Amino acid sequence: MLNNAQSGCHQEIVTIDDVFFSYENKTVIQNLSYSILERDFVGLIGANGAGKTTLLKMIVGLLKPTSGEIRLFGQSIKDFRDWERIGYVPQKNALNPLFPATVREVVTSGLFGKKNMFRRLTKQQRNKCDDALYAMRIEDLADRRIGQLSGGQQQRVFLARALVNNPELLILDEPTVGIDAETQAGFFRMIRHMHQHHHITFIMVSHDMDMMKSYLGSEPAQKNGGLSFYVKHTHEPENCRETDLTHSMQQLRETMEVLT
Ligand SMILES: Nc1ncnc2c1ncn2[C@@H]1O[C@H](COP(=O)(O)OP(=O)(O)OP(=O)(O)O)[C@@H](O)[C@H]1O
Repeated sequence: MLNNAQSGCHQEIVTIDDVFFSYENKTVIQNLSYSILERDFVGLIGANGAGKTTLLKMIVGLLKPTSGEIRLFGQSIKDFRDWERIGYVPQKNALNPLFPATVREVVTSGLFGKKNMFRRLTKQQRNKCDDALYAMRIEDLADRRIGQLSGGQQQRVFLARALVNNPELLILDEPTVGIDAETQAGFFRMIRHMHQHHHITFIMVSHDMDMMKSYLGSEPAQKNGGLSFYVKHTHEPENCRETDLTHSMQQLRETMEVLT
């Protein structure tokens, strides 16, 4: 684990401090401490039921630790309000093909949360939505119903939804489940590009060990119970000078051209 002293000038984006979590009488996470630094790519691996989704849900505030503390961007999660700094793509649920929302509506809902999905947009909000659609190369699907798209297309839509606020931290829970190998490889290339060329920190749960290890190395940085944390720092934590990474949807929109 990297402690504060080692993190140097790089901000701790997520700090997990001696966290325990139980569902009723079943303890899932015990005594977990881990720090995620700015621009890290953290791969979270573990067997079914190890607690990966539970941990992500705690980080996005959907579940509260039974004990211990989580801090986001240095602030206790209890006081944290800047949720637009975090994009979250939950585990895939098979969508009912009759689900009435269009791709544009789903992406736009990322601006507002669950409420008011169909409300009128300002020009600026519309532009944000267009940038996210374009960055994920799904602008031509904007008026299609999400339930009618393939699994890979739907994943791009959910990623665009998570990106619409230009987040600094992206949290992905098994984003490629149920997607064919070629589409998975393309999706991972896209994620890797976003990590390497943009100022985005990632936490990703995946069962694809080969893909994770090829990018993050074969040794976990830390293990806790059934959870293994693999990590790639964008650059050495003590190197404070590197500041040339960009962070804007506009830039992302332009550079995603290289992947098509
Ligand atoms: N709402 C709940 N109530 C009670 N137990 C739960 C609940 N959600 C999850 N669990 C249990 O907690 C444990 C951890 O679940 P979690 O979904 O975090 O695992 P996971 O590592 O994400 O698994 P998978 O790889 O299958 O997605 C499992 O044993 C699960 O059955």
